[in-house]
Amino acid sequence: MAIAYPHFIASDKTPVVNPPRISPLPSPHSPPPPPPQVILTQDELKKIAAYKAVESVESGMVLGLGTGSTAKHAVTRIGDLLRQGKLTNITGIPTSRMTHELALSVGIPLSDLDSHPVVDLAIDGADEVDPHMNLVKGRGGSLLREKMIEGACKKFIVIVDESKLVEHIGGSGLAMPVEVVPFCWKFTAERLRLLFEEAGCLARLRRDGEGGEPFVTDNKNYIVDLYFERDIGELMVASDRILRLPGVVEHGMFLGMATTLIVAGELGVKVKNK
Ligand SMILES: O=C(CO)[C@H](O)[C@H](O)COP(=O)(O)O
Repeated sequence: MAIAYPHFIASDKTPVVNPPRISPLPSPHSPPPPPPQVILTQDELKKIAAYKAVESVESGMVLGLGTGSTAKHAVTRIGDLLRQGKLTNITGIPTSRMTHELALSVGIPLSDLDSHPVVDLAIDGADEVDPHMNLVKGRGGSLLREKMIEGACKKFIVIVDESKLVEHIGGSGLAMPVEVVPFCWKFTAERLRLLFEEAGCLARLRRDGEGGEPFVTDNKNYIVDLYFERDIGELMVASDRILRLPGVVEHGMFLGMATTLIVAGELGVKVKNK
């Protein structure tokens, strides 16, 4: 069931969202006013999902820190709670260089998988989420580190606004990222396209702006974005076929990895557990 947003709550657990406007007193003859409409921006929805996820963080945890505009809210919230002394002894494992910088700036002590091979909890956003909690990630370019860290977690909470929900992942017409080595990337991109020819696949190298230099990941690789006109079929089969191609490092399908999904939408926040 959805939990509706309170209009004005200032607690440690819930962000303040759209306080109600004060309107003139109604005349005794006028009909009762409709309930106030709360219109939240997409970023406010991301923040609500992120804050809800941070309620699961406990002192002493090793945390996977996600990347992107949704995960950013979770990282800054954890930093706030550390500063207030409400969380202690947190170790963060960042999923990108960008998150590394952000986490340091908000005072989260950091480590890595070499020192902490088991992660208690990761919180991260996603680009697409299907009804089985399979994900597409990596439109922000951090899919390899995200998959390594989130694959080492006991619990992985995915935080999204409702625009990310899809019936079939890969079917939204948006990019399905694949990280490839730079060596002969055109050859690898063409082999990826041929793998999914029947699905009307287009394979495009990601660049820094239209016609710019290739986008380079934190691991010094490139990203080939796949676009499909039709369904790609069984996701595990598609995953195996991609991973078997020499030159491919990792892809952005995160299948069966999420343990909890938090979705913030206009009607409230929904939490779904596996
Ligand atoms: O996978 C990711 C980065 O590699 C992000 O989690 C994903 O792109 C969602 O980003 P945002 O929260 O900005 O919508």
